[in-house]
Amino acid sequence: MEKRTGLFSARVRSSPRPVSLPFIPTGKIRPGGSLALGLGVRRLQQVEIPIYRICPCPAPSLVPHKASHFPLYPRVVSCAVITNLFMTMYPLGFLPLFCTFLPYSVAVNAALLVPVIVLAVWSYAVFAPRPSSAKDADDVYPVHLPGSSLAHILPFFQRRFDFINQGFELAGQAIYQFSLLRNPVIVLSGEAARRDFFQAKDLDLGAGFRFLSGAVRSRNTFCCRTPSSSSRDRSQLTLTVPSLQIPMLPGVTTDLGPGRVALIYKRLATTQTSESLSRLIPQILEDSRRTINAWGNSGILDPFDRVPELIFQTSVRSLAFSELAEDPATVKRLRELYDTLDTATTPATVLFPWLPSPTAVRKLLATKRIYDIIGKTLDDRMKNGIARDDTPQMLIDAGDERMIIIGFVMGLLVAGARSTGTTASWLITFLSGHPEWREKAADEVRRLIMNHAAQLRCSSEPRTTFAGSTEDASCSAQDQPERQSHQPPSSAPAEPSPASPPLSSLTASLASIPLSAWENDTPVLDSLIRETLRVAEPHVAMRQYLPLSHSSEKEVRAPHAYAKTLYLGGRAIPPGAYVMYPFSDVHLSSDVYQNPWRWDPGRAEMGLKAPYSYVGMGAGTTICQGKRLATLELKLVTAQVVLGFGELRAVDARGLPLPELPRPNWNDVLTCKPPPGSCYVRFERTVEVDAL
Ligand code: HEM
Repeated sequence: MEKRTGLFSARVRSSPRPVSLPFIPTGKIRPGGSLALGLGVRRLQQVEIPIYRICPCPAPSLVPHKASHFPLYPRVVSCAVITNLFMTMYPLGFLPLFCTFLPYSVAVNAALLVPVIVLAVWSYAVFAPRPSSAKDADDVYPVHLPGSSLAHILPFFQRRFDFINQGFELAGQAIYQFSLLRNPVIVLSGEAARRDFFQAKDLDLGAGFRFLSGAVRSRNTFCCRTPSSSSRDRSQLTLTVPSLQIPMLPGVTTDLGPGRVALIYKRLATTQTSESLSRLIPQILEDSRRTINAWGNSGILDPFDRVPELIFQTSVRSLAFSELAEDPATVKRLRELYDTLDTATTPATVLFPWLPSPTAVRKLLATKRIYDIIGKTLDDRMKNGIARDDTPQMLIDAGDERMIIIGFVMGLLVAGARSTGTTASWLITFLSGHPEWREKAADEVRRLIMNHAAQLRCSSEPRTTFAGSTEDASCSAQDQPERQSHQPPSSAPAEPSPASPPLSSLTASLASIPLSAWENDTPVLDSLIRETLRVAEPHVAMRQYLPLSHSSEKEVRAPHAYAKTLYLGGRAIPPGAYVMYPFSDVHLSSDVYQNPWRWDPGRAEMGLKAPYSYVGMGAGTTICQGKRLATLELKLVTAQVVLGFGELRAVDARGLPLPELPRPNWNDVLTCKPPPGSCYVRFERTVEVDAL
């Protein structure tokens, strides 16, 4: 009989055969199965643990773990033991056991004592400050932050920006280290360390995020080593989302191996070919028009809620099934579920992923629901056999497996929507406090329309255009047959009124601008995006140093003993250590940018030649894989806002103009939002609302 411990189970992987547990004659550990109830510490030690990979997290098998991944090993075993002791085994395990050879009262005391002792030993092992070694004493290794690792956990996850900066002050050095559950985490700063960090090859982004992300943001990336990495690299590929990892469900998200992740990256590249992006332009604009229409002609909105909502819609359009994008209720539901994943990521869920706390359960349920929505949409489409003109169809036509298609949509949606939404929120907020830049951007888009909106120029009926001139507009369909045919049915432009053309007319004008112009002829929009990312992208790049090549068998068996020490900024990084580079070190440095908190897209320093002085879309060996799509989305939405709104003003909760814009909150690593209620945007349309 195989016993199940449900959520409290420790999972055993990689074993080719079941293992019998003598204490429960019928109990077994099966590969991918559960650790049986009643498993004792002594017995656990007797099992050939080293040949198995016991993974403490409820969703472990996403990552092809390596037996050589030793720093995790003691923690993993102790987690499994504690979990069983407290959650399942005790008193079912020890009490009956002790009763067999001790009087009942002694057995009760003994049964109570054992878990207390184990907990004490475990706490010491996990939380005790690392004794500084002889190595640390010389100045090659980064200096340790004082204090127990226990004291670092909450500030690291809850106020990361402050924690990192205070660390620099406490350490008095540009590079320091602290411990998270006895894992060394090294924080870098300075030009040399930055250059070394971005150029290093053995720093694994996926592994770093798996451990260090969490209440963070992710910056929002869906990351893993690129397919071009070495074979060892590829075995470590992970579907993780910087700042947000999608919980893994056995049989659902667990089986994405390196090959599949590499394929997802390949498909993401195809999604961003010029042809695919040109097809998306009118669709993104139309979705954006529909969402903006719902705001009304004038009012006050929360840019940190409504703008991400808009971007979520356009991200679903760009990356997911068109059936979903055309169903507002499902888009709303998906967004709520992804938000649940964010809020359900706490220090506890990151550090003790095996603990089935209510938030961990909520996170799992949200993942399952997202999976169900996406899986059902895919299955329905396959059943109906009706092809649609969207991104998943490209994967279906290529014959990709179900898991790849679902992984693509689930992972990239969160990667795309979160970071693009955060950037767009701040961009609109900055424009609402800087009318001069709003006007410059509007002028630039008007010029593009003037140059490219052929459909308006060849009309026989004169009308007011967004380029500010009177032109005619009757031959758009003939001029742009291909692009028009890709527009969703609801996007047919409404009849414009000469004085105040509806938003659909603006959308049609913008849709006539070719991709090449959006990408190469928008210096103002480019500088707005770049400056917004500089000031309001609270990303901390995270990696784990996993040395790649081991030649001899000895080295393969004990890579940490033989691996070369890596030097970053002149400091030694031991194999297995985690390394972080906060973007604030360069983006908010007053040595690099004068008055760095000031949002100024015209700043001369933007042309700086210092190495990696701007890393908003990644740098060196890790560049954002969704950069082209994200930038296009941002430009299209910004164009619609700067031409569609005559007034855009930052106000307080009472609707009064704000004397000063709030500062992006870098401690909020996911959204960078200012304090709730501190900033709204009052808007008024220049164009009337279309009939929906
Ligand atoms: C404004 C929006 C975005 C910003 C600011 C952004 C920023 C970044 C940054 C800074 C990195 C590097 C992370 C690091 O070095 O630690 C990154 C990586 C990545 N981003 Fe983005 N991103 C955005 C949108 C997107 C979108 C829309 C997608 C996909 C549809 C995407 C997919 C990825 C992936 C897959 C990686 C990992 C690259 C690798 O493994 O080498 N990103 N992104």
